[in-house]
Amino acid sequence: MASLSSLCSSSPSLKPKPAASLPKTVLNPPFPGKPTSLSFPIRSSKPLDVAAHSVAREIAADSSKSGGNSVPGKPKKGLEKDPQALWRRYVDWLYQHKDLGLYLDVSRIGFTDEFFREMEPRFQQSFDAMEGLEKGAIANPDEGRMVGHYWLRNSELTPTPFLKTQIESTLDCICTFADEIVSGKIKPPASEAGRFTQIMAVGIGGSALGPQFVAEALAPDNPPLKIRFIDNTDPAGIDHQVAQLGSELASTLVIVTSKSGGTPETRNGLLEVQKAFREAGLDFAKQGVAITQENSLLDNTARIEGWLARFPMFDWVGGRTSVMSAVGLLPAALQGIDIREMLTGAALMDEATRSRDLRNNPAALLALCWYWASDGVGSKDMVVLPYKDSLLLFSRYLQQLVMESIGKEFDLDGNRVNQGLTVYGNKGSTDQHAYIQQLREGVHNFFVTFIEVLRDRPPGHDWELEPGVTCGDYLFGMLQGTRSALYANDRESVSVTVQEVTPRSVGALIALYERAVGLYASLVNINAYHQPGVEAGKKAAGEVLALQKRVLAVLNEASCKDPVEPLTLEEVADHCHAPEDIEMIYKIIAHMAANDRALIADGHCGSPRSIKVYLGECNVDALY
Ligand SMILES: O=P(O)(O)OC[C@H]1O[C@](O)(CO)[C@@H](O)[C@@H]1O
Repeated sequence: MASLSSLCSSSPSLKPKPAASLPKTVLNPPFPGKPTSLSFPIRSSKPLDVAAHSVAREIAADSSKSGGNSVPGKPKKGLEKDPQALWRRYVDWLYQHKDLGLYLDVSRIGFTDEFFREMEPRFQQSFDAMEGLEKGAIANPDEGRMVGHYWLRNSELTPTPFLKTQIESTLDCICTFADEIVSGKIKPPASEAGRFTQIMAVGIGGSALGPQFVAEALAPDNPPLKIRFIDNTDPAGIDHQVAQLGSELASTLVIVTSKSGGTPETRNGLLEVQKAFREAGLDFAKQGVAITQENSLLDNTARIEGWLARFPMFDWVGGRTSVMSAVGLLPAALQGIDIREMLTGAALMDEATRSRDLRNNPAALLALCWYWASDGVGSKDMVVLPYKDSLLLFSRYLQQLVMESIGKEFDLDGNRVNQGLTVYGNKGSTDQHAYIQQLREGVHNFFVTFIEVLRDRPPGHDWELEPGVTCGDYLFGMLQGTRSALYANDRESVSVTVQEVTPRSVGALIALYERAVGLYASLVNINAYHQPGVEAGKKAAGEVLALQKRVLAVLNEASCKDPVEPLTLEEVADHCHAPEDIEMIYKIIAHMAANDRALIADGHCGSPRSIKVYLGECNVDALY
């Protein structure tokens, strides 16, 4: 594999680089006695949206004072109910992409002509910003980065020939490597199978969600390599994945994906898998593949240990938009998914969503609907309901794409805006028997995105389970029925329709939402391409682990005394010089005690003051 390594990892074109709160629920009454700055009716009778909209307008107006957004022309009336007027609205606004066979119906979002007119010039500014981004502007100013995921599916658009070569050579490497693995030309060294049969993908966030979604949506019933994921630092979860591989560990290709190359969960997953390889007497390096930025910790580890292959992640591709880089393409190709078709679908959608004609730009129409429905401040959640099992993970994928991009404390001018757009959902009609009851009748804090797939089954497989009706007809009926029932109760929805779930349509869906997020972010004036909030949690987690080490040192010292000196929590905290962290110290001790960590806690966990702790053994070496 030396040739692949040199092509993909040591290419001269690969330059090392330097290194929300939940939205307001507008109809919820405040808790009794809880102070609130919002003055709105505690609970209104019908029509519900009148109250919701008037409150939302207050929120929007409020936020515009602090540099936020306003919702022009939002009416204080219910949604259009006249069937003829609604049909006209449907036909007038229906977007169709002929080549992709994709439709977007925004007729069940109640935006007005006035709103559309007033938003139009603002969209022109967003189109300008998007054009700049695609030409290589530093669209992620905080991190000083270009944002280039659109180039991945049309390398002609890259601002330099250098980047074009990077993209194309990586794609060639992916295809060649996948072919050689699938055909058995590259073999696992110690497997009787004679070829790789499984993929263990280790990664988290954008380094897992895209590949997971694509696998669920597109992998054939019997893929050349089956995929499973380790996307957490949950030891039991990791054990479960490894145990399920059993003896097939010997024919497992382990793909470790991390843009930064230093994400702790991913590192832990790698270390756990490497341990499993050691215990099975297998040479991990011969089966390991890294996808990461050049010269990251992961890259250096893979290079030094001589892993089977390394593929680059680019500085200018963010984790949550990396599914069309090696991150998503390599696992997809290994599962026999046509990755060039995925790229084509995305490229076609990119082209369509560059249109400056708002009515004919599906991503802009989506952003318009989001703005209208959530008042440009995330006042309503987006419930994503694909009526197709294979699209189950789309909502999870979109959750990161939308929420990590839009959920920001500050706007680009430094105003505190606490922006966001909450996304959740699973699939229809399954969810109809779970939470759709609340959507229809309960708190009105959402709008729905239906994803409809016209083709029920591959041709030739359908049958009528009752006269004139197939199983798929039921699914169709459930979707349409739910859409109508929700609308009848003033619940707005968008519907996206594709003909089939194919690599092309999945590529198009991903590209559609990527662009919608970019345009929406620009409308609400936030940086969609950084995630400063995540860093705070990561830093705090590091501090907890550092405190745990201090706690252990203090306990070790006390446990090495003769006689052993059990300590109360207050004493541990004092000895750690961290009296303010006593609650965290209690949690650390409770966690260690539950995990057989040679720690003896006398007393009862339910009454922390009674606890006295010491270690079961003294580590003399650690004293010095
Ligand atoms: O690919 P990496 O660097 O391991 O990061 C994983 C994920 O962590 C984040 O940086 C923060 O959660 C995501 O944006 C990213 O997708």
